[in-house]
Amino acid sequence: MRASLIQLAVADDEPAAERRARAAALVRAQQGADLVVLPELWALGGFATDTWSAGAEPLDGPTSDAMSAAAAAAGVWLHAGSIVERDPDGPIYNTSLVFSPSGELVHTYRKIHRFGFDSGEAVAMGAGQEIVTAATDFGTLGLATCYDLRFPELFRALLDAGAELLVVPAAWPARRRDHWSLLARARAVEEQAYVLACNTAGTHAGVEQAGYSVVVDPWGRVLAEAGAGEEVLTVEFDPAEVARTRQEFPVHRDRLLGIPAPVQRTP
Ligand SMILES: O=C(O)CCC(=O)C(=O)O
Repeated sequence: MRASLIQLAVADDEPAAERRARAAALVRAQQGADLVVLPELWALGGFATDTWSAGAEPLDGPTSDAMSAAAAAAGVWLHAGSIVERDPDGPIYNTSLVFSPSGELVHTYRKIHRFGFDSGEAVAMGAGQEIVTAATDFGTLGLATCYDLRFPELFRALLDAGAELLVVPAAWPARRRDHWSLLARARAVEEQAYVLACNTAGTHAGVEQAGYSVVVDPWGRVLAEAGAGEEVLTVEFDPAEVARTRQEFPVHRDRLLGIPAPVQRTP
């Protein structure tokens, strides 16, 4: 299969509508790919918290419309990264959108782990409550977003739900680029799954983004890695490698499903 990760640059001086049109054109240009991936919150900016309330949109809003049309025009599965979702009955969410090659919105995932500790997303957004996998022609996608990458238990739950390709859109800052690259490989090795991690480039809201989107195979080998700037990272690989790796090196068979309780020792 062929996957294209669109490592979009997000800058404060580009209006969301223009970036939406630019992203849609880049998706259309990926005709021939099986899967196209965009980063997290690319329309408004993952750190542009001041814009989120006014720019939040419903699941059938402008980003969704543009991405649906682009997926259908290119005939690709599209993980369109995430939007600031306006839920009419609740808070805003960081919600990922997956479109089928006919342009239908088939899956959504609300980011579970919100970044920012006592500020930013952690305060402004609601937390997702559901593990989401998406069955496609080439295997089952497991959905996670940015900061989620730091929580291995989420990825273990995705494994148990059948995930074979872990797709992680992000707005990961340059300051912690080493963590990004290390954790993407760690999740691939742990779950014996492909990791397709699509980051943002550029600087917005004063936060320089790392770029360095990466595709890792189930053995932990980096198949392709982007640089720091905007680029489309295209890679071909065999999804059947997941089953082969799990069969040849069946480490999951040795999981202790009931971890023994810690022993309390008195000195
Ligand atoms: O965990 C990190 O270092 C970055 C996370 C982040 O930027 C996010 O989730 O938006």
